[in-house]
Formats: sequence, C-alpha cells, structure tokens
Amino acid sequence: MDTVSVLITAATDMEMRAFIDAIDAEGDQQDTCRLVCRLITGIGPVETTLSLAGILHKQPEIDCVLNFGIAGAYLKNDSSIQAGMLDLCLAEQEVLGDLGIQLADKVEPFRDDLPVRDRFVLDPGLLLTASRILGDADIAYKQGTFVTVNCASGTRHRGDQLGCQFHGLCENMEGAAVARVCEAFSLPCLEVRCISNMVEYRNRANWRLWEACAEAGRAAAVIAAGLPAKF
Ligand SMILES: O=C(O)c1cccc(C(=O)CC[C@H]2O[C@@H](n3cnc4c(=O)[nH]cnc43)[C@H](O)[C@@H]2O)c1
Repeated sequence: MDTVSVLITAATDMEMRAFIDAIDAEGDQQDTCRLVCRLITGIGPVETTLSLAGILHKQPEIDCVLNFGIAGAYLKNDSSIQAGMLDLCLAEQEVLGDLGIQLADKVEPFRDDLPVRDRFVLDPGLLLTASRILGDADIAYKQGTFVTVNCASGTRHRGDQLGCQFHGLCENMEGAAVARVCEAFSLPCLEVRCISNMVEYRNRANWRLWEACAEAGRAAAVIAAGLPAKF
C-alpha cells in the first residue's frame, strides 16, 4: 500500500496542543497509508527556517508539510475577499511583506540588480485536495494571499498598507519561511490559519487566541486525516 508521510508544523505549543486535542477528540482514525509527525517551529521566519530545514534534512521520508496556526486579518486589502474573526483561511501564496525598504506608505522592493525571493506559490494540488476535504466536512474557508512579517503589525495604518500593497488576506510570522524551505526540499506544502485578531491598533482584549487555535487545530486534524496517499 502507498503511504504518505505528513509533517504538521505550528509556531507554538498552544497551536500544536489544539491539533493534538482535535486528533484525540476524533478518535484514532489513522490508517496505515498515513504517517503523521509534528514540529513546533518557534515564532518568526528565522526560527522556522532553522527548525524545519533541520527536521527535513534528518527525515527524508517526509512527503509533504501541513503548516497551520493563527493569523491577523487585514481590514483593507484591495481584494474581493475579506476575512473576519475566526474565519479559516487557506494560503494560495505567501509573500515576505517586510523584506525591502520601508517608506512612509509602502515597502519598496530592492532594485532589480539586487534580486530577492519574496513570493512563494503553495502547491496547487495539495490546496485543491485540502479544499475538497474541508468542503466534504462542511467546514467553510477563504483562500488568498498570506503575508509573512518579522514584526507583527500593531497599527491599522501598517495593516492597511501591507494588505493593500500585497492584496493580502491575513498576516502571520512563519508561512513564507515554511513555503521557502519546502521549495528547497522539493516538497509540497499547505498552509491553513484561523483569524485570531484583526490587524488594527494593538488591543489584546479583542484577540480570540484560544478559539482561533482550536479552529486551526481542528482544520489541520481534519485535513491530515483526509489526505489521500497520492494528491
Ligand atoms: O502582544 C501582541 O501585541 C502581539 C501582536 C502580534 C502577534 C502576537 C502574537 O503573540 C502572535 C504571534 C503568532 O501568531 C501569529 N499571528 C497571529 N496574529 C498575528 C498578527 O496579527 N500578525 C502577525 N502574526 C500573527 C504569528 O504567526 C505568530 O506565530 C502578539
């Protein structure tokens, strides 16, 4: 029988705990065609790159990576799709939103003769498979561009700026790093996040961290359990 070996990644223990709880709640639905291992990457692109590259180097049997977690939704994004609190979102692409030169109202890319990789398309086949799995489970989701930042946006001004510049649905701090490392290892990668906060003037009282972790963990568990051996 064909087997698929899935690496589940999340930035924090809180997010990973929600995945484990969701798997436990669903009972043991694992079959012999699916092997799941887990990695807590740490917060931010640098820790994520280091930890993910390390495990993929040591475990060449991994076939794909499912990255999940929480995210902040842009209130203004110049696209037709708007994510709201606790919405589930799938990434079509990831951009490195603060790699460049910060001007008053935009992040200016470097000159053409200083090329940088700042945009990564996630695996379309895996994205379609995940969409079907969520659809079959009656779990609603949105999909679009995710923006990865080193420095989380703590003002509405910066959020509007990044959302509009990149037509971004939401921002996070690890996704582009996961996508870049997977590309280097020629592995398909999927990213699913649940909105824990709107990107506005920082106010922790408005955040719904625990519920967002629970929803993201549940979606990751449903997708992991539904992945076929070939996609
Ligand atoms: O204490 C704060 O003000 C604060 C501001 C932004 C983010 C945090 C976090 O603890 C979350 C970092 C963690 O969660 C993801 N995440 C969730 N919301 C956002 C966001 O609005 N901007 C960037 N990242 C976000 C991120 O992937 C990190 O893993 C605390």
